[in-house]
Amino acid sequence: MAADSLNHRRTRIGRGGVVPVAFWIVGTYLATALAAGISLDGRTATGLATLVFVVGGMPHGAYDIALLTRATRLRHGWLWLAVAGYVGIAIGMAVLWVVVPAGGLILFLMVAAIHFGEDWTMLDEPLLKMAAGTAIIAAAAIGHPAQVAALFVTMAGGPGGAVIARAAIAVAPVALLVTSVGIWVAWREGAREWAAATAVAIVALILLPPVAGFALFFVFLHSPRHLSEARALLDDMPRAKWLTTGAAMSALAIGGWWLFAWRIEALPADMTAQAFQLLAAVALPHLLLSRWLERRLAPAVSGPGNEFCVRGTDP
Ligand SMILES: CC1=C(/C=C/C(C)=C/C=C/C(C)=C/C=O)C(C)(C)CCC1
Ligand SMILES: [Fe+2]
Repeated sequence: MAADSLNHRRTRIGRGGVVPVAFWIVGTYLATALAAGISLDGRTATGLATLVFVVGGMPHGAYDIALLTRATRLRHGWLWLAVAGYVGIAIGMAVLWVVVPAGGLILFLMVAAIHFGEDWTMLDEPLLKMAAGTAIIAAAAIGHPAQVAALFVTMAGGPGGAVIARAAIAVAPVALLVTSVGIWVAWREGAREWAAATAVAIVALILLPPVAGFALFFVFLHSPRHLSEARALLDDMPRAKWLTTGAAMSALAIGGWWLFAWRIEALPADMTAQAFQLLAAVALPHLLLSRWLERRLAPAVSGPGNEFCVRGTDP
């Protein structure tokens, strides 16, 4: 095998996503429940799935500030300014839900498509990444059009939500077709478990009620990838501090939203719709920061190996 072909493969190995065994266990459990006809979209099941995606998913953004501190040599004042910017963007997104909720929903879905696409580190083609991110939303929309439209209408505060749900259905065939190519490329590149798990997650999003399908993808596939990457970058953080940071930052975000939403009647009464709105508020600065960090650390990432080698290469 030619030397540069070997190098080529080496850069790909390690770019596969992390798939925890819990994904397969919970996936099997949900498939069994579906086959047995157990309701997964009643009030209790939806409430439980909401709790799972908020409590289980929130910690994956909890290390953003620690990563920001680590990756930069910002002096104290500038660091505080960066933190204020992060919180300011989250508050801006929360206010958007009150002022222009339909605009908030469109921005949320666009941010999600980009952000979920970033999980596909083994793909180089931006179009394949973007399609794979979009497929998560599109799969739920074609699988359960009425439920997704109802949630979107609640979040958008009006019939605009139904139009957005129809748009998601319209792009679904293309997004899913292109994603099947992405899955095939990921498989060929050696990220086989990731390819299989994302295929399962997409089928689950089509078949399962949308909130249950989303909780499976978000908590057991998307978040673990972020968490393991953050842990690798912050591997000198003591375990106790790692755990308390995760819990404290998540509690701060949930508590902050709760305080914000407390007396605002324009926000939906539905807990699941609000939980998605909270996700949007934290996802926007999370996406912007991760892009900024990536660019800042880009020279360190370009070496052979994987993205984890950025540690200790502060500019
Ligand atoms: C609202 C809603 C959906 C979209 C959820 C999105 C878009 C979540 C994005 C989360 C992000 C970006 C988290 C970042 O870490 C689904 C799945 C179509 C199901 C129906 C209701
Ligand atoms: Fe995320």
